[in-house]
Amino acid sequence: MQEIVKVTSLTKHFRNLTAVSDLSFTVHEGDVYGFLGQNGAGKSTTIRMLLTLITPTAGNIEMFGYNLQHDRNKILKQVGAVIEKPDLYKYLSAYENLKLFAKLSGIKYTYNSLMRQLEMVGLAERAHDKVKTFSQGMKQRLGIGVALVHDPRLIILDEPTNGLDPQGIADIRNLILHLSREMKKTVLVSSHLLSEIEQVATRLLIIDKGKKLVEGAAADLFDPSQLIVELDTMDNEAALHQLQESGWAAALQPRRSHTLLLKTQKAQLPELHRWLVTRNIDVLSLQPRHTLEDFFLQVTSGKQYVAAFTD
Ligand SMILES: Nc1ncnc2c1ncn2[C@@H]1O[C@H](COP(=O)(O)OP(=O)(O)OP(=O)(O)O)[C@@H](O)[C@H]1O
Repeated sequence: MQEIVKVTSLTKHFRNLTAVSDLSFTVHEGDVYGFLGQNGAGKSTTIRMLLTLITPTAGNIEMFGYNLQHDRNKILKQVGAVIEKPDLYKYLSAYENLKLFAKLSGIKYTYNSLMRQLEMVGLAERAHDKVKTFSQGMKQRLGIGVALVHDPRLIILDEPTNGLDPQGIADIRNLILHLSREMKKTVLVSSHLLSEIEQVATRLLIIDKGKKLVEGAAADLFDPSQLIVELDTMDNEAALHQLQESGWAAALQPRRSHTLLLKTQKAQLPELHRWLVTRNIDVLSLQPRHTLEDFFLQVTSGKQYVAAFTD
């Protein structure tokens, strides 16, 4: 499978601040590549470097097999991007916006071809309404339509669901799936909320303070047979001691009022229940958790606890 983006040891300093640090990752053709990190983690800075809006301090970027420094134009004509809020003319209609951008990119278009694009982003019925009457979600979808006007192979979306309501978020999610499955586009999408891209991403990269924490196939990162159990007892310190003595992979989660966390297999849950009863441990709550959201929270905010589980 062709490497669409290959980033090697990318670093960006802003005066004293290192926004991106020695970051390497690869996006393959056909990926919906989820780029995750909390606010300020360095996602936008990385995306801006991919789009040549800012210059890296160090490192190398290749896209479609070309070097970004030497073959900028060959690369960028195969890329469509929406970063921050899309640049749209609010006194023009959706159709007129699309037509304007089609003209600017010098591509051939017809009324029907532009209407098909609007149909794809769910705006055909509002094609001739002025953008100023659109909801945030509709503007975002039109922005994506504009980014697609030159039929790029790679679409880059920086936090596309920011500020959208649940329906708007679902629309963007469906659009990303459509771009990937039906249109065979490669998509790189950033977010600070894993829940918003866990349903679409085939691969994930999680960064924190500009550094890579994890990269891998979504299916591997989340093994459904593994569980994290949140346990609250009358005396968590004492329970932790007993659990660890008996060989359970347990730790105290520092950030959540010292709840106990256990890493275990789903099949071991009944045994855990029995064990707690036989030890007379008074359980206040026991909650199995295993969403990628939990995983994301672990790696971005609870490093102490992740370290505690390292085999
Ligand atoms: N032009 C700039 N000058 C100085 N510092 C900057 C600049 N752009 C970004 N930064 C800093 O770099 C760090 C990474 O910012 P970046 O915008 O890449 O994060 P992010 O992961 O995209 O988060 P967000 O979703 O909040 O934008 C932050 O600490 C930010 O303040």
